[in-house]
Amino acid sequence: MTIDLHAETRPTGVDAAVAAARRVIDALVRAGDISGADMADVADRLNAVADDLEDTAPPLDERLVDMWRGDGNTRHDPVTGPENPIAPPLRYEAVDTRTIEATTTLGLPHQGPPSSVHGGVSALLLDHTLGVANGWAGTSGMTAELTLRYHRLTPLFEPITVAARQVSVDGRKIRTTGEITANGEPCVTAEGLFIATYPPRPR
Ligand SMILES: CCCCCCCCCC(=O)SCCNC(=O)CCNC(=O)[C@H](O)C(C)(C)COP(=O)(O)OP(=O)(O)OC[C@H]1O[C@@H](n2cnc3c(N)ncnc32)[C@H](O)[C@@H]1OP(=O)(O)O
Repeated sequence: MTIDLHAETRPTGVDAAVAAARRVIDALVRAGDISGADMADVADRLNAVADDLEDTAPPLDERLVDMWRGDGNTRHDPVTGPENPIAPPLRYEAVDTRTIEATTTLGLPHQGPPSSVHGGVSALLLDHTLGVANGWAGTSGMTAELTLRYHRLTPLFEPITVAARQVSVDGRKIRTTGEITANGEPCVTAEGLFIATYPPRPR
């Protein structure tokens, strides 16, 4: 079964609100307490938005069923999801039948070392990208092992490419590799063992 590599971002609905929330997250981290903003007022206004959303949200089990309808997690996952404000978001393209890649630029919300991507964020991007590469290649699974090597700092504020390739399928064991590169140089490389299975979708 071929999977969709990315969900289209819609200009309206929750996607538009999520895009605004990403701007807010970025702007807050950028501003800190040395900005000229009235942060008490900012907090009041953001809490008013959250109050409104919480008051009108569906029951959790109903939303979970809704999330896992149709093309599954591509709309809400924390790496590519247009419905998820913590997703950068990545937008995958096929390189070949087993390989995918996405190019993005990360900013201050994802900082670890100075002006560099947090190692846990790199792990998130690679885990997910390896997982989607498996789906693209035709055999999906759950991450059982993920081994990362951090070769050099991964820069913020400039394009980085996250790529993954399914290497082999042996019974239920799927082996997948990936890397994050900047300016063509490897920053992080990954080797993953996935086990072919997936939890049932909420119904
Ligand atoms: C198209 C969709 C795209 C979606 C992309 C999303 C990507 C997101 C990726 C994730 O984040 S997944 C979430 C993180 N992973 C987990 O939470 C997994 C938690 N662990 C489990 O659920 C189970 O341990 C697991 C499914 C991995 C394996 O349990 P099973 O009961 O299905 O497997 P089993 O114990 O029967 O082992 C099957 C084989 O795998 C081997 N195996 C299992 N876990 C292993 C491990 N950790 N290391 C090495 N080998 C392992 C095991 O030895 C055995 O080998 P043999 O067949 O040779 O005997």
